[in-house]
Amino acid sequence: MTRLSDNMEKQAKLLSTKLLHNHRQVEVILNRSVLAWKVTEKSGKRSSGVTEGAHSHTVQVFEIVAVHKTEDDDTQTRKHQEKTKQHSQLNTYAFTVSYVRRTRQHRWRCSDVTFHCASRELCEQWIQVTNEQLLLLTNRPKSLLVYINPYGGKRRGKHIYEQKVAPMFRRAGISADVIVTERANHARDHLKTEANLDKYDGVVCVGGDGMFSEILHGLVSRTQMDHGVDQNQPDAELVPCSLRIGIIPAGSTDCICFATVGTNDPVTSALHIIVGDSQPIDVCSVHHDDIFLRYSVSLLGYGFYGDVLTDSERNRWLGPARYDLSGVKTFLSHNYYEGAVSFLPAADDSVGSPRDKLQCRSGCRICQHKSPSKASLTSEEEEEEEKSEGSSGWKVIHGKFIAINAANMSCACPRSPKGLSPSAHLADGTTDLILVRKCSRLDFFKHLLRHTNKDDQFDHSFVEVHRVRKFHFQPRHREPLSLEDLSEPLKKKTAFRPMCSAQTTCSYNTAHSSSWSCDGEILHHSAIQVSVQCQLIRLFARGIEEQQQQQQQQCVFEDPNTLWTPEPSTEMDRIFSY
Ligand SMILES: Nc1ncnc2c1ncn2[C@@H]1O[C@H](COP(=O)(O)OP(=O)(O)OP(=O)(O)O)[C@@H](O)[C@H]1O
Ligand SMILES: CCCCCCCCCCCCC/C=C/[C@@H](O)[C@H](CO)NC(=O)CCCCC
Ligand SMILES: [Ca+2]
Repeated sequence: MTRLSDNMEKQAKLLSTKLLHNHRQVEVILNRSVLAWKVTEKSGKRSSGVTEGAHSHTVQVFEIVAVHKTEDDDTQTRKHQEKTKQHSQLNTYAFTVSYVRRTRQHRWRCSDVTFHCASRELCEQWIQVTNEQLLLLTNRPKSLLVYINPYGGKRRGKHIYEQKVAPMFRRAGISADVIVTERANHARDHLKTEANLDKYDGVVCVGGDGMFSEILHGLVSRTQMDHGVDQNQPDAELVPCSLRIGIIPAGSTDCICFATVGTNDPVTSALHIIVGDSQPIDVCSVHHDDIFLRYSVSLLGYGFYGDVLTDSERNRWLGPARYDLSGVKTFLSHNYYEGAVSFLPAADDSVGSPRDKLQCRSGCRICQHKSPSKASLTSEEEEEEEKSEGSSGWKVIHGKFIAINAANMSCACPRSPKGLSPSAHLADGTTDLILVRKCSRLDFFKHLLRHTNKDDQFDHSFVEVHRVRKFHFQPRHREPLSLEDLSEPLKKKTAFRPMCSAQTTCSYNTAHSSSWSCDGEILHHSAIQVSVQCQLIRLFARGIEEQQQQQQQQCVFEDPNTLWTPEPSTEMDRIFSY
């Protein structure tokens, strides 16, 4: 017996009525978990009255967007009234349920189904009881703070929000305060110091990965300030953010949206926000000595990706195509960089390995066993952590590298559908450290090409990959320091320090050092210390759904009690027979 069957037997029907839908009589039932309907009327064309499966439908209550009275001037209703004269007493009272429908490639759409009732009272009862069930879904946001970058990607952020997203929020009864940004870092600064966050259930950004990064920095910094945590301490235990973040993709790469939802489609993202999905995400904190530099959730890339980003900034006017041009230029220049990478491998076996081909998907078992707080690690995990830190489980690799990449999530995006590290996890407290050593141009090309097809990009003698909790990078050549580039605390620190010391080589040669790309922002230091903060934030997402999950209407990440895979025909039998 499936878990759904168990659920169904425990759950009484809240409503069960014969109504009209698409000129046919249907039996409609609502219980705490599903709204279901099936045709009960004999059709002239069919020999048997009821066809199981093909004519029955189930919608999970937690995927209902809204229910409302169907307006009298609704075209569908009028057409329906003209056609179904034999049911004239049923025509005037109708209600429409809007719900999530899955389409191709992880895209969701909002579909409507309209039912016609015999009386006003029955119609109102359906609307009221369905709304009561929706009100029980306390994970749904009611009030959102929305930031729109009008210049991100192809500059369509405002249009996308107004045309596609705002009407859906209105339909779902969500109120939104909208701020169209007027400058870079407007959203970050507003969140950090001004916004009254008590008013909201979530923050939404309309833009690309750069805009998401602003929201991330604003919200994480604000949370640490509110709790008196010093972000400059690399070992500080950061406080997880209570507000979830929604991403309406309208940027150039949209990697974070793509890797957490499976598509960069604004309507799909809006629906994940409306149904109140929740996906915890690891955040890497990046420090230079004891100075906080930035947070990263997707890619920290030195060498190849750092150089692509640096070059692409000069061609912002080209829009998303700037990455293609800079990608080709950087590939042709074929630079490599010397340095030492030290890292703390993830010690416990429960995190798997970057080459185990176990992809992080909705309800991922590896991520579900982790938690944002160290306090809730199991005693074995705690022992492992202490052992590895205490006995200095750190490893050091010196070498010449074309690229050093830390993928905290798969980094899947339209350019690379499986991403830089296809098996990286969204919320396991680790990042996949990929070292690409100096090799021929042809070999590097083969490696890059494998990001676009099914072949294993790690299966090269010059590539190694490690799942780590922390890592440091020290370039062989000392990096130049320009005081203009530095933050205030760092200027003070640097002012008392010799620019050249006996141990370091001060000769600056552009060919000797690259920059880090940190989620698409350039860092001004090559020597960095990185630490993964497990599940520091949560997104309005549920991870990428498996094909099977998509077909069978799977459940949310947060509630393991609803993690079941229904068997469609059995499910319908039980719903209607109970
Ligand atoms: N009003 C504004 N004017 C100028 N820049 C802005 C404004 N609002 C936000 N920004 C900045 O624009 C940058 C790019 O934004 P966004 O990520 O939305 O688009 P993008 O084209 O995808 O860029 P990226 O490739 O960096 O992700 C962000 O770093 C953000 O700080
Ligand atoms: C032979 C052809 C081979 C082509 C190989 C393509 C491989 C593409 C991998 C793309 C990985 C993107 C990782 C995402 C990084 C984001 O945090 C960041 C911010 O948006 N984007 C970039 O830095 C922009 C980075 C753009 C890189 C091109
Ligand atoms: Ca991770």
